[in-house]
Amino acid sequence: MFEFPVLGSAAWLAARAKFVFLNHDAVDSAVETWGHLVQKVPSWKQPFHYWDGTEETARWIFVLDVLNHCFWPDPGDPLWEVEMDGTWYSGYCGLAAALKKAYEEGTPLTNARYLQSLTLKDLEGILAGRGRIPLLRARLDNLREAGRVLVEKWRGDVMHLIAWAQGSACRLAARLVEDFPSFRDHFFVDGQTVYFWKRAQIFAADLHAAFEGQGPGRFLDMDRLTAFADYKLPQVLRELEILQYRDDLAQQIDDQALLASGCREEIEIRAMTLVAVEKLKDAFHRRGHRRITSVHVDHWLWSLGQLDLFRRRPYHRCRTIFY
Ligand SMILES: Nc1nc2c(c(CN[C@H]3C=C[C@H](O)[C@@H]3O)cn2[C@@H]2O[C@H](COP(=O)(O)O)[C@@H](O)[C@H]2O)c(=O)[nH]1
Repeated sequence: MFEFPVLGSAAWLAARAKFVFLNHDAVDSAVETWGHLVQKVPSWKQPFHYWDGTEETARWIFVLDVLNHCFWPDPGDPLWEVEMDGTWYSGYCGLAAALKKAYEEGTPLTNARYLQSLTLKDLEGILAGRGRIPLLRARLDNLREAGRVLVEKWRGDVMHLIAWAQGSACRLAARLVEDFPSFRDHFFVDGQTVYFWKRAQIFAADLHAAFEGQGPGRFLDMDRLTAFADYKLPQVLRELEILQYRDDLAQQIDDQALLASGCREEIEIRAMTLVAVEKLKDAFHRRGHRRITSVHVDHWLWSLGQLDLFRRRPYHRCRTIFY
């Protein structure tokens, strides 16, 4: 069995957390109150997702997940938004809409050689909208890196990497981290490595959702993936009173103060998020929903996070290319 280090490392840190606490009593009531909204498979069929049923969609999803991070503006700056067919989209949906529009207008996003030599001007055009997407320079570097590595190691086509994974989402995620530096979402704390691999794991989950478990989305170990440690899940888990922050951290977050990427507080928030999802999954299983996976719980929480009720207090702010 392929060793997947994410959850074990998160549990190790959670057991010695100083800034973040898990309130076990709130887990069951969260499932009781909101569990009915959990879906088996998140539908890919949204207006902002590209879908043509072919391998091109898999290549498009790879570009999406190279860029799938950190959409919120600096205080005082306007939210980055993209218009498509008369609707304005922000955040993740804005990114997907921008990439769908560009691809359908003929920008060869799925061509690794194009990505390798992408210019800042090209990317500004692709991501044009209201406001500016943060970390534009880093996004350019990550796309160029992705193109270069695909050309050097995978004959210019991410489909060869997907085939190499032989139906294992864990192997796919681990190889993405090995080959593509921008996916190396792990941190050293007290001499140990704590892994999250959020964009690497969400790539497998997005393929699985888009292709409904078939073809490029056919993975036999989806139940071994963890949740995706982003900034929305902790926000929802805090409103559900499952995650609790030490007072000084809570104040920083409520003041929208920036946390340094890789600081102890940030790593504890992300690690406790993964552990909390496992506790929620166990609660679903205790209620007889035995097929619920961490990815299902993740999507359930992320969807709750789109409701105003779960946006009462801000999510933690960390400028990062990882989530
Ligand atoms: N944990 C988790 N994090 C997720 C997603 C998704 C979208 N997944 C969809 C794709 C296929 C399925 O249909 C899923 O519904 C984006 N993100 C993260 O959220 C943040 C963006 O938030 P906002 O600024 O409000 O758009 C940012 O860190 C982004 O990386 C998820 O599913 N789980």
